[in-house]
Amino acid sequence: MITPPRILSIAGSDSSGGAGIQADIKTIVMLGGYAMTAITAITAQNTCGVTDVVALSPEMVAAQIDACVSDIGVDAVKIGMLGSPEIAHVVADRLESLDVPVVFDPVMISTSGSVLADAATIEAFERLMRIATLTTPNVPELAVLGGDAAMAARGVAYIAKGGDAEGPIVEDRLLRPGELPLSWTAPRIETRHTHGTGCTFSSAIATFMGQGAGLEAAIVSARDYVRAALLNAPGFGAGHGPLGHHIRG
Ligand SMILES: Nc1ncnc2c1ncn2[C@@H]1O[C@H](COP(=O)(O)OP(=O)(O)OP(=O)(O)O)[C@@H](O)[C@H]1O
Ligand SMILES: Cc1ncc(CO)c(N)n1
Repeated sequence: MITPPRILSIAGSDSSGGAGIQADIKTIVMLGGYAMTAITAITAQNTCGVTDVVALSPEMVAAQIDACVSDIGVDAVKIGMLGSPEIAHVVADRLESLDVPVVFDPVMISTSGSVLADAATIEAFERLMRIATLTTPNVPELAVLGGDAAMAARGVAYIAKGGDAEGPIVEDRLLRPGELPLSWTAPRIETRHTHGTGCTFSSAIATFMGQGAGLEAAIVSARDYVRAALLNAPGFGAGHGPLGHHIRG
């Protein structure tokens, strides 16, 4: 048996199973990783929207991270919804002393349009972007973070995801300090079932990096997985339905 990479997802729970912690666990396991979680917030949501959110205490989030790190160990981390500025800071405190790849999905708004991070939480993203190996904003998140100029000024590596842009081609752009930009394009899959693409993408990158892949190779493999999962979507729900993570190899 090959020992699976130990992947810690620090994110919110999505009751409908399409995004958040649930998407992360499905992705990590399907890609051969061992999934662990530190839940930051519980959301009641489905394909149409988020109806309630409860953030956990920062102490509880820290305790979950400590429990995983001190016993099982961690090969890579994915960060998703944080729930409060205090949680964002406690996560940054913990990750500062952990020397593994960290993929940070700066979740702000769900696919269905509900707010998942307030202004104070977004301010606290600054520390996490500096700790992260890669930050993965979508189009509106990149705009809130100040666009390409502000990201370059921070000196952080990020991939600007193009799922929310218009047009028949989807482009993801990788920008790193001191390196030439890279971009990947693919024909857009015409579907409304895109709930959790960002969560799936970031946890897939973390899993591949936890297995030892370099950043670019991890991105290529993660894009392939998201694409296959989009094509395999079961079509559930009246709104933006989940992906089909259960792809048979
Ligand atoms: N319709 C689509 N066809 C092909 N690829 C897509 C499509 N939508 C998203 N992707 C890919 O999925 C990945 C995630 O990007 P996206 O911009 O959807 O993230 P996101 O907006 O954060 O997702 P979400 O908020 O729905 O979880 C990227 O690699 C992007 O290229
Ligand atoms: C819990 C959670 N995290 C992230 C997203 C982003 O899609 C979501 N909808 N729900």
